[in-house]
Amino acid sequence: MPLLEIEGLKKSYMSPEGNRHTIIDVPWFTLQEKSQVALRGESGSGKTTLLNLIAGILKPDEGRVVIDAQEMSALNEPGRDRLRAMNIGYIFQTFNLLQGYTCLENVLLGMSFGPGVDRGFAETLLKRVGLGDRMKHRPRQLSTGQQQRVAVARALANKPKLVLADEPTGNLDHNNAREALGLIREACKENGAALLLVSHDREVLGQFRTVFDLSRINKALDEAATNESEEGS
Ligand SMILES: Nc1ncnc2c1ncn2[C@@H]1O[C@H](COP(=O)(O)OP(=O)(O)OP(=O)(O)O)[C@@H](O)[C@H]1O
Repeated sequence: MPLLEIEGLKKSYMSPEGNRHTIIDVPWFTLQEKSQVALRGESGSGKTTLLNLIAGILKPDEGRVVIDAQEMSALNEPGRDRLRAMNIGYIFQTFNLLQGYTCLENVLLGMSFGPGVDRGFAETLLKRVGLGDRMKHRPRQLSTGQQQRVAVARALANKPKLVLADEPTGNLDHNNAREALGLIREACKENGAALLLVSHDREVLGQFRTVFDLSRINKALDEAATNESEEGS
């Protein structure tokens, strides 16, 4: 049984003009435990929307998202929040750290929504990402690369089976990006988490053995292309 299974997943949005646009139409997608997979997609192709559907931040219009045999898409919002806290770590392009809290507190707060707060493990993770001497710093007292490393530690805090990464190196310079990506991959491996990373960056995608093109799994992109060519003709 795969760790993640998506079936007949659809999500549409209403445009300001009142037209409904299908953004996600994924008939089938699976991810195995402990695997590392990248999804390639251009800007606006629905990468964040797809990750948010998997994480249960968004509810689909149709279809199923099943994580570790639990159907995320069938739950109400508090249920989805719980399932996410217990099973998923999420790394954002903009890190989403709480500025009023120290690095350690950011990781501990992430734990408080999950199976329980484990200060020793939080410290171990921060040391693992090279921030053993920065635990009491607040995010704005850190470099951008260091902030992303806090986000990596936080994503792994609840020992998730699945880590989702949304353009996690998009705000980093070349060297930091390469280092952060290596760290994300190694840390997921060490902690037994599968990794699903979305990006449009060729260099990032080049690090993965398995890369899926979003245009191949998301039929909504075919429709968008057809509509565009019809409008253009
Ligand atoms: N709340 C919303 N209401 C209406 N349209 C939305 C909403 N959220 C996203 N969209 C539209 O859905 C499409 C996909 O957005 P999404 O953020 O998933 O793309 P993306 O591939 O992550 O893009 P990027 O790489 O630029 O972040 C875009 O065309 C966007 O305008």
